[in-house]
Amino acid sequence: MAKIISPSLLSADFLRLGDECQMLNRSAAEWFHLDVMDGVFVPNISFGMPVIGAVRKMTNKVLDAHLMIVEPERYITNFAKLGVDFLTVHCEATVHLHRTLQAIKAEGMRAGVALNPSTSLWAIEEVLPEADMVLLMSVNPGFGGQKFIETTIDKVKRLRRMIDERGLQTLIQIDGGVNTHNAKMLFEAGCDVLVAGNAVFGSDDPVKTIEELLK
Ligand SMILES: O=C(CO)[C@H](O)[C@H](O)COP(=O)(O)O
Ligand SMILES: [Co+2]
Repeated sequence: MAKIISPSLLSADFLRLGDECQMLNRSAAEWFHLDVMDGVFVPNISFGMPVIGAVRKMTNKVLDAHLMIVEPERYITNFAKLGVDFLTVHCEATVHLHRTLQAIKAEGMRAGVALNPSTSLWAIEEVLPEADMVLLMSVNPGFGGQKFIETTIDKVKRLRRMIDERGLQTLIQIDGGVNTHNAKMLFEAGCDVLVAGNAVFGSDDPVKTIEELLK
């Protein structure tokens, strides 16, 4: 199992985005989490292609884009051209999920599927072999800095069993309300990748916080 931190740039200081990227480059974080919101799938609008293109120029680390947009299949080629490595779509946002995951991989990216807190794991059972990663939302998507929904821990354990029983290599990512108090327990429950926004960028020493999240 992997042990990766993917800081969410949603909580970064956008006026100092270049400095924030350089800070992450110096840190133990292996991935950059990029939250794209359209104001339709979620009640918030964040950033899109120009910002991701600028971030790509600032780092060689893995770009992990989390699309909170309806019909994400319309933009797969755009994100591939920007140099995104992992492209994650919500299962609630696309009608033909299997086709969408295949299209992401056909563009040379790794394919992720995300589930809202209210969505059962059965929603992705049939596409699990197609997914390089499953993102479990541990807050309702749309905003950083929310409280972790505790029932997600059991969901992580059940997903870990589903993946292991089938002999798959699918990564489990958890996103929302992750902090230095729950990180260890989340890795132990079976997560491979922890997203952390507010916990990293809201701390006095983000580089040290990332190290603490990995302990
Ligand atoms: O997808 C997201 C919100 O929809 C963010 O990635 C998530 O909220 C991370 O922020 P925080 O760690 O502050 O909860
Ligand atoms: Co996210």
